[in-house]
Amino acid sequence: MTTTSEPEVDPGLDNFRSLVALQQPTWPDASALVAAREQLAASAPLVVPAASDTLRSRLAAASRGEAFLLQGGDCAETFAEANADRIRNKIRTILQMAVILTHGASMPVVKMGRMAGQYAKPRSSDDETRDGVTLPAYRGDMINGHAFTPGSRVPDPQRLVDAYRISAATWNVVRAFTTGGFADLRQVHEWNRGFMRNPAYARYERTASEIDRAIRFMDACGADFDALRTVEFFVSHEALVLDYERALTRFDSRTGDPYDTSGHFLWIGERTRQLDGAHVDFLSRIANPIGVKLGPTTSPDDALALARRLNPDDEPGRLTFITRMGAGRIREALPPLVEAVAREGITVTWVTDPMHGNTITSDSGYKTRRFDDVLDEVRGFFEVHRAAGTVPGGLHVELTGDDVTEVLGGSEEIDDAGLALRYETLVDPRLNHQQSLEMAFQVAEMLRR
Ligand SMILES: O=C[C@H](O)[C@H](O)COP(=O)(O)O
Ligand SMILES: C=C(OP(=O)(O)O)C(=O)O
Repeated sequence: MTTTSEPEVDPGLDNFRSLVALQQPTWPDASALVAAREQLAASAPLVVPAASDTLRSRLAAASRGEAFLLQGGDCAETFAEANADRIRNKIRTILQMAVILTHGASMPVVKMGRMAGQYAKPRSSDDETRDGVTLPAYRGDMINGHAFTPGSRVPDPQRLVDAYRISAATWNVVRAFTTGGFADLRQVHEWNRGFMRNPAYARYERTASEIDRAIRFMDACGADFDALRTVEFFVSHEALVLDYERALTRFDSRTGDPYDTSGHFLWIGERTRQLDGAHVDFLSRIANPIGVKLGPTTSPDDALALARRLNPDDEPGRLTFITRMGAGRIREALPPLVEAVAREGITVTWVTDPMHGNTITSDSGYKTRRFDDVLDEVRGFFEVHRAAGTVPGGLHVELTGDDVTEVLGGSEEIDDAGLALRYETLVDPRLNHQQSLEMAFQVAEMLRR
């Protein structure tokens, strides 16, 4: 359990305040921010340290090739969509993908949502201009509103408290879905049969029928399917708004160590991973398993310095490197990082994010990605690790369980005109339900190889 009592040695949790913190909102009302921080600091933890420790051991297994991480969810969760239907669809998609990947990998799949806290976004520009009007950019529901009006775009600290409250409600629904009959393996398998209507099904029929046979085999052997009704599920988000993360940090009564209880796993984004910056400092001081996004400009020295700073004891499962190079660059950009980390004998869990390096603008002006590029980056990730003799430990994707049309291609052959049909994301394009399943089948084939 957690306690709010301070340990004897100051762990320096507020040290980040004297450092440069990029991508922070400019809150117009300092006293409202203090009030929101106080309210959060007095709130119950969202997750408990023991569960973050369990996740650390699962990620350690993934670093050794004994498990595979599937981390997925919205680019930006929104308050308006934190309802049971949307959450259920997302959970269902992740569970479906996990069954396909488990079969491909023949090892446990660690399931983790970009959920219950993914409410803040780093942006390329501080402003947005439409029809000659310039307003502050939308930075996620934790900070300001998406509506393009001056009032909505003003950062409001009360949103930090709302984000906590809605994250708690989301986590509650996630737990209900992952521990009740909803996660029953037989049911998930039935859903995957629904994929038979997908035009690309023929390509995946062999895998699907192998899973079918495996389940019938388990059934015939008397497997206790009731014991498989509950799945272990973790939640994660980018630790971007440091006032939020700091206010939800608690000391573990077992050890006195500080844990950020806003999620089991927190990551530092590509734009905020400066070694001397506030984000790296804060995350170096919490005991959760953590990740860092690494883009194509990362040098081997950057990667080594981050690993030494964030995981000085080289604890397995503590540090995940989530690479997001772009399909065109991964085969050149990733090998030097992987080789340097391996040469130094440093333990990290390597995960691919094939989304963020593959963003393009379509001819009609949509921010989108090509499904083929996304898959090609995953393929490149496996090729690089296999060539280096290192372990491809997981997949990080932006997805939704709904039938949106945000990513080009896939078996439904979404084209530029098709994007307009149901383009709903507020920031980056997500794989839809069918594209997510198709990706899982393809990654299962890569894992099997
Ligand atoms: O999700 C990632 C970033 O927040 C996003 O790609 C930034 O988008 P922008 O370039 O539209 O600001
Ligand atoms: C902003 C994100 O990614 P990156 O830091 O890799 O750009 C994200 O994952 O939402």
